[in-house]
Amino acid sequence: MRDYTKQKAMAGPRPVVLSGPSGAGKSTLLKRLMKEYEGVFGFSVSHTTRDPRPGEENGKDYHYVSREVMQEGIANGEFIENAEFSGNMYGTSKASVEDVQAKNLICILDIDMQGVKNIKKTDLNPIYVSIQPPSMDILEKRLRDRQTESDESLQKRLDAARTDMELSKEPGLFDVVIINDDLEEAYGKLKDVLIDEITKVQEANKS
Ligand SMILES: Nc1ncnc2c1ncn2[C@@H]1O[C@H](COP(=O)(O)OP(=O)(O)OP(=O)(O)O)[C@@H](O)[C@H]1O
Ligand SMILES: Nc1nc2c(ncn2[C@@H]2O[C@H](COP(=O)(O)O)[C@@H](O)[C@H]2O)c(=O)[nH]1
Repeated sequence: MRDYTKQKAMAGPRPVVLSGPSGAGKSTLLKRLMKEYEGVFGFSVSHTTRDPRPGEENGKDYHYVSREVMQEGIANGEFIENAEFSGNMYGTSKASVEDVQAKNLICILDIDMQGVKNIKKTDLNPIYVSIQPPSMDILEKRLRDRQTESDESLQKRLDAARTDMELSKEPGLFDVVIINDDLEEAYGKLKDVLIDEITKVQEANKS
């Protein structure tokens, strides 16, 4: 298996890292992108120890595993990066990225700030995009309205969001920071950032 910490990423479209606070709108934007550009993007399916939400599918949204299985995988060097977020473990396996890259698709990683910092130490060379909410109040409302969190996990996510919003201002950390206020506008900005890579894959698909 390729070692991303030592080897150059294989030629092909550049992966995309989407990061930003929980509830900022990353999944909403990436699902839209994958629907509009079918056959262009592939989602890197992360592993997590959190429980599936209603409607989520094992192997599609996440690989849902126990803490023991996850720790074993990490110890065996199966993960490019991993992090503890809001009381659960999350991680990007080498296989999840390789599966997408083998199909010559743009690999999308939806990861938190710790993941961004760890991916920066590798040779994956993605385009780094931060999706930010317009304000903490709006973020809290979106997370509450989503009805996926307990009071405890909501508070943990809001605490992590404050840190994320501060860190995302670090110059050079992200190629672009998009404020997801109006969804249409945010989606338009995301497409603008990715259009060169999208076009490359579309051209390659024609030949
Ligand atoms: N621009 C927007 N205006 C209003 N509501 C939005 C907007 N973007 C996303 N939402 C809503 O906010 C909620 C959070 O969005 P989403 O689940 O995409 O966030 P996320 O960043 O993927 O969160 P997590 O990291 O927890 O998975 C969802 O209910 C979504 O429908
Ligand atoms: N470092 C990583 N962060 C990840 C990964 N997969 C998801 N995430 C981030 O976790 C939070 C919470 O996600 P949720 O689905 O429980 O709401 C969010 O910020 C994701 O971006 C991963 O593999 N590595």
